[in-house]
Amino acid sequence: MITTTGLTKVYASRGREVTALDGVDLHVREGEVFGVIGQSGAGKSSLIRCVNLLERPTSGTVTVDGVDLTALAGRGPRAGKELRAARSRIGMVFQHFNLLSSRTVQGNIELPLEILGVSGRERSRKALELLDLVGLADKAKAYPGQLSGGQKQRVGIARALAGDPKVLLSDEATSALDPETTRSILQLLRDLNQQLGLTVLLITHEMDVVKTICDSAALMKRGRVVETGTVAELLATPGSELAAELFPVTGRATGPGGTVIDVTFQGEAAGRPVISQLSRTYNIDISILGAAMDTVGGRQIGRMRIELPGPYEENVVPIGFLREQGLQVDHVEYADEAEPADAPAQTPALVKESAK
Ligand SMILES: Nc1ncnc2c1ncn2[C@@H]1O[C@H](COP(=O)(O)OP(=O)(O)OP(=O)(O)O)[C@@H](O)[C@H]1O
Repeated sequence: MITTTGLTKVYASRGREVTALDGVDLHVREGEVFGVIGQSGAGKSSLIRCVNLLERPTSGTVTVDGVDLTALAGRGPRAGKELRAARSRIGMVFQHFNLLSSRTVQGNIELPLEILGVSGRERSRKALELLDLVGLADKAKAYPGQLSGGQKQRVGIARALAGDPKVLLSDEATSALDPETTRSILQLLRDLNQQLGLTVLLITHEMDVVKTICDSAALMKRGRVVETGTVAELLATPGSELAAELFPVTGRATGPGGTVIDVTFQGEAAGRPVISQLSRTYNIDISILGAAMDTVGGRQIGRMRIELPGPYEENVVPIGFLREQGLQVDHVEYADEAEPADAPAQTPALVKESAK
């Protein structure tokens, strides 16, 4: 639904150039909620603004629903009209809502329809229908100043949906909201995604947002996408930074000489008694150092850090057994193998099995 290829954005600022996007390739599938996460300055805002051509990319292409927006942008006045039409099919939700304080809630939602030349009667019908959809049917005549932050964002979402978009872009939509309101807005976005088949591309600096509603995610650093995939793929990628942050598991080795592994259970594998099977099959004692179950992107996931007796080389067969059960296994090596209890719990290096 959304594809960017080699997307680059260079700003000229006070005589020097700032590369905000450095060749971003993004692929967002139809009907998914895709989260782009990164620290301040990573280029998230530039990316989302380039996707709907609020900002013109320096180079690269942006295709939304089969239309190459970058090609439309470059071609004279007629193309300008086409670009506006294509843009009206992309809804945008902002961190600070961007509502007009002088207009009622209904008037705010009708604004994009006015610009599209929709008749008064139809505008009103559509606005009231959208207000109902976002749970604010009784606020049509209220002014933004009379609403809570969460209600304002619901109005912002209703307005974004006025042009019947297939794509919704969300620029830190919940960053200005408290945790409970954040949850309700994320739930609304998830409901709209499912009810309307809406594709959602959101940017955020909060891992919880990704964890709560995203099917797929990308991690941005210094203008580049450094990791991307579905949540399931990321969790199955050894050493994935996103996976470790989405689903941290901690726990220290009981002493030197053992093998510490992180085992990730997803889907059907989450329900099987694999650890007791492992223990019985190989007659080994297993220490559970840490464990957590959670729902990530709507999927039940479990992660467990366990210790097997003896060095890694002696545990190749039991580890192979776990992998045969469809489990993800990451070998955890501590910075100082001789004194694992002193190693920081959060920062053991995960060793890719392929490198072994
Ligand atoms: N209009 C601009 N002119 C010059 N430099 C800019 C402009 N907009 C962004 N930048 C620079 O581009 C880089 C990426 O900024 P961007 O706002 O896209 O990052 P971000 O990940 O969204 O950060 P934040 O979460 O703080 O908004 C930063 O170094 C920023 O200073």
